[in-house]
Amino acid sequence: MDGMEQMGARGEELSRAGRLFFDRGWVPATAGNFSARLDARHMVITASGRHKGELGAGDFLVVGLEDETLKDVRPPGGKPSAETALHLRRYRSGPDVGAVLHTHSLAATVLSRLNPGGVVLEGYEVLKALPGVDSHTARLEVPVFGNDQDIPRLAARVEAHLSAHPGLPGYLIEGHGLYTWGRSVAEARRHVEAFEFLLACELEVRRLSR
Ligand SMILES: CSC[C@@H](O)[C@@H](O)C(=O)COP(=O)(O)O
Ligand SMILES: [Zn+2]
Repeated sequence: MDGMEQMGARGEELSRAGRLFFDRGWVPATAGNFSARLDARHMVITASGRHKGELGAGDFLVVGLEDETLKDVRPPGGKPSAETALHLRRYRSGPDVGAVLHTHSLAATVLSRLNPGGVVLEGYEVLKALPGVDSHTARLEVPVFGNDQDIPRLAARVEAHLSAHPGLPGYLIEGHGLYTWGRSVAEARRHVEAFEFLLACELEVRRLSR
């Protein structure tokens, strides 16, 4: 596959994920952003402000992974997601990161506000859809980072934590949403589906046990 075909194929996969997430209520308004690795030096990412349930070929940009200043953007002058730095830093952490997906569900938004110290998920069979988990008895502590409009600063805080806790499959931003990733778009999408289900269960359990 050449570069253009590769970009088209990844864009298609990300658009399909966007439709699914919008239908589930996980990317309201224009919330959320999605990206996939194209090669060792580039990713494709959603343009800023696009409706994630209605993505088409014109809603993606190619961004150089090493370029902090976002000069290496194709087509030049395009405006990649406002949260591009959170994606770039994930890809730079290693070649196993092939796709990064971000959602804004009600459960992620509310639970991250109620638990700024981290959300504990345990006792759920669906935890096994996440990497490194082989039993419902596992205890997954999902970190919650304070929201920050300075995205490069937020990304630096996130990556410092993730490098000290290797293997974490995702994190929350307080009052904002979920970030997770995978080796491929399909794998990252599975992680979104698992997290969103687990967070919805957790919210419901807490509501019913009040
Ligand atoms: C529409 S509110 C959500 C945004 O502020 C942001 O958090 C978000 O997820 C989408 O930003 P975007 O620049 O479209 O990638
Ligand atoms: Zn967001």
